[in-house]
Amino acid sequence: MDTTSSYYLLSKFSKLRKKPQQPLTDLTELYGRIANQSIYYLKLEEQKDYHAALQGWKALNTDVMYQITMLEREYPNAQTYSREEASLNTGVRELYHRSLGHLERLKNICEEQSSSKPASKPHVNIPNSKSTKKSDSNSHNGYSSFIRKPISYPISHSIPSQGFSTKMATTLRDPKTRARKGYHIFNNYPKSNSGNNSNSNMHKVNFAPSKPLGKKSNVSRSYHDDYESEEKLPMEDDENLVDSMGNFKGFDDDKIFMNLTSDSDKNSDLHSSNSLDFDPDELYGDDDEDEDEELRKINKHVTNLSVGSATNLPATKYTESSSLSGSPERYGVETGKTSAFSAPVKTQRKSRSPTRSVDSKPNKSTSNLLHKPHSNSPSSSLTYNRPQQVPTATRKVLSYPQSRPSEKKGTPSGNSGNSSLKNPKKPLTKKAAKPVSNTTSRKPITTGKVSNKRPYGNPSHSASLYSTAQSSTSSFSSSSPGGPQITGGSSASKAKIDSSDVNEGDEDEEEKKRLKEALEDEIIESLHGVDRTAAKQIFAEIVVHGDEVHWEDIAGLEGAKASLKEAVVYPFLRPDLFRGLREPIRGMLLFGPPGTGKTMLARSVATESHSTFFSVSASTLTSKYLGESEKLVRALFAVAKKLSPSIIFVDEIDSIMGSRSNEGENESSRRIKNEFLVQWSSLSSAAAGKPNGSEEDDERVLVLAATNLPWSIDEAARRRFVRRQYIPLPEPETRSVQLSKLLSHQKHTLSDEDFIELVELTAGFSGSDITSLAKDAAMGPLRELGEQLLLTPRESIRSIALRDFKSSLRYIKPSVSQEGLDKYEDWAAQFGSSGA
Ligand SMILES: Nc1ncnc2c1ncn2[C@@H]1O[C@H](COP(=O)(O)OP(=O)(O)OP(=O)(O)O)[C@@H](O)[C@H]1O
Repeated sequence: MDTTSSYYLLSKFSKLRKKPQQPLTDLTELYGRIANQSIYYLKLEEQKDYHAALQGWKALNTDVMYQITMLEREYPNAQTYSREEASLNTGVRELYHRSLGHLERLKNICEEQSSSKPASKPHVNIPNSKSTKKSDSNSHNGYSSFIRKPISYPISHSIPSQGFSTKMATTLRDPKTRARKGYHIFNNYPKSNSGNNSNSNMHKVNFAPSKPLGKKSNVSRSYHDDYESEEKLPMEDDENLVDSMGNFKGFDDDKIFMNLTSDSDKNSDLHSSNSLDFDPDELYGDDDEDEDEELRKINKHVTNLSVGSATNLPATKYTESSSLSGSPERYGVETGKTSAFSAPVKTQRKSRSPTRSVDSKPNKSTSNLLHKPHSNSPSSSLTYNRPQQVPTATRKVLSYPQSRPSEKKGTPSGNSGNSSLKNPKKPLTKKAAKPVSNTTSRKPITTGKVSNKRPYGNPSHSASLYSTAQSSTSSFSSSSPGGPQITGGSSASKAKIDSSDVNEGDEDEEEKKRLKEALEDEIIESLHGVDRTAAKQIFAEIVVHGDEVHWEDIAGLEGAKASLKEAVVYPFLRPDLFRGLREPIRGMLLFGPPGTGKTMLARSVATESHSTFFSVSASTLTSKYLGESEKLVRALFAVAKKLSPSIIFVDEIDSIMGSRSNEGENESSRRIKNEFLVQWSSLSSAAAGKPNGSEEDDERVLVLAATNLPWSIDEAARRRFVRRQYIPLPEPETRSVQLSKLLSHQKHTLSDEDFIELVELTAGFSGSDITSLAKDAAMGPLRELGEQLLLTPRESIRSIALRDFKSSLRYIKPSVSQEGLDKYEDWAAQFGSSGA
């Protein structure tokens, strides 16, 4: 590859990678959009227009799920979110989860309606009934609703064809242009429609939302345009316009709404040549190659989702005004976040042309892809089915030969490939990827009918998606060096900037994401009696990906490691040996002073036992909505069982499982605790008395918890922690090992004697104190340089010496007091087992 093209690709790569973190605007916009659309669909429901509302919810869910994915991709570092961003992020997810609930409800209503009116004909004209039928038959094979229930939208009969300009027609007819602009998603239409009748072809593409609705929309006139001329929106600074309920004064909700609902005739304005004469080049300019590329990728992604469009989805401008109608709380939208509805932020960022209304500018990433019809006429939408895409991709990736970390390390290896996965007809078995070939075989699962027990077939794919055990260097690496590495979140940062791999890498990323979502949906679909929304939240917030810790990363603590191996790792790796009386324990507690490596140990257990790791804290389980926390707890255990072997790690368990006698405890935490205890009990198989147990008992889920306050744990919970492992302050040898590990990659002049002296000087330090000390000492040589630091070459900086440690020791002190230690020792003697 010549240097010019390498340079081009490199700069493109860095552009894509180094986008500044500015999620606030996007999150604000997304939040506002979901909120507004939610209100609108709820209104539709109120008006008993269930079908339209259902379509709307479907489209909204698909759109939002996609937007969230894109946001995560664009701003991968969620830890750096500001408070406002983090709360918006949570808000978006909450609204999304609610919308899933609404969707479910509407589905039920519609189903009930259709069953009570069997003779009623569908009001849509489905052009490709064959494919629709096919997708219907797929609806029982366990794919998620996103995959298996493609939304069929009829080809419009109401869009006046004369409204299309020649320019538009040319753009759409030319397959090359379509492909370049990313319109290839519409290739799914039957050939007959794409032939000589250019108008019918155009009917399939509804660009209306992409086009500013402004000029001819009554709604826009009634609200937006009035203010647009002054370049100021009502919510921008005029508080007087908002009443105490958060509603806007001076707007007659019903009138606005009536404008929209009763003016369906006038909506033909929306279909006028102006509104449909949309040329992306005109709007965005033709030179934006990067975004073209982005668009192409986005389309690729969207093609593989079953994209729905809302029959009655309000156009952007309307949604802004619709947010004004009715109190947000009424629809479960938090008023505290109404600022998110405000348009000005959008105005600043998205505006490219001062003459255009930014509000009505399409969101390029989606609006022309998730083509939302603007008309109230149910027929003015399009059909788009691509039900087979995700399953196919799933199978494709699943057929990669597996190489588990255990193979590398010489532990018994499992089946390195699963031919059955290559053939969708063949049963998918979980056994295939077990690290040890088990004498008792698991029941195969056919793709035709999903077993309740293991709907996702091969655990290796779930493991590679969800388990910390699957390292980015091991998963799939044998078959595809630059290829799919499901976990190892930092693969992007690790990747060498090899220009030829850039596009491939990005596509892999998308493929992985899509696969992951598809699998999550499959799993959720197969969980009975579990709240879908809660299960989604578990996947989104609690399942930990990547960031592996291995035994050798932890200095010392040999006793604790041995105990964990016996209690968890071996039983998880050799379930056939650990049955009946030898069944593995379901609860283990790590307790001790802060910073002694409890969390590290838990993570390494998950890595070494190839388990799915669920990291739970009080904050992740607590919801301010009544009953939601219990649903989360139930979903947590259900998903953990499904993805077993699993480790549910609860850090600071005392904050969830505090003593129930505590009078200050509130009702909500009491309910979480009770639900947790109930679910936890359900893990015990009661197989201890049976001769060999059964393979049912192999569903291994361990609750592993850590605490600095073991004495405040509720007694019922304490009983369930069959092992209570004390993790004390590091012994001298452990300190020595840890110090040498920390210095192993640094230039230093410490001799063996120096190490001995240092170990003595750090008596009473915890593991994290030692890490802090070493970090501070490593700064010594740089501190000495003062301002010269900026000019000194790296190799001229002197090595770290004992004196640096000594000077750091002047202000870095042990964090645990002697009295504190005595308390731990006492509790360990009474309830725990020691194991340094
Ligand atoms: N045995 C150890 N080996 C290597 N590093 C250690 C060890 N113990 C502690 N550390 C260091 O201390 C840091 C904190 O460890 P960790 O979070 O596991 O402690 P913890 O016991 O869970 O603390 P807390 O109780 O406060 O949550 C680690 O990131 C690591 O740098």
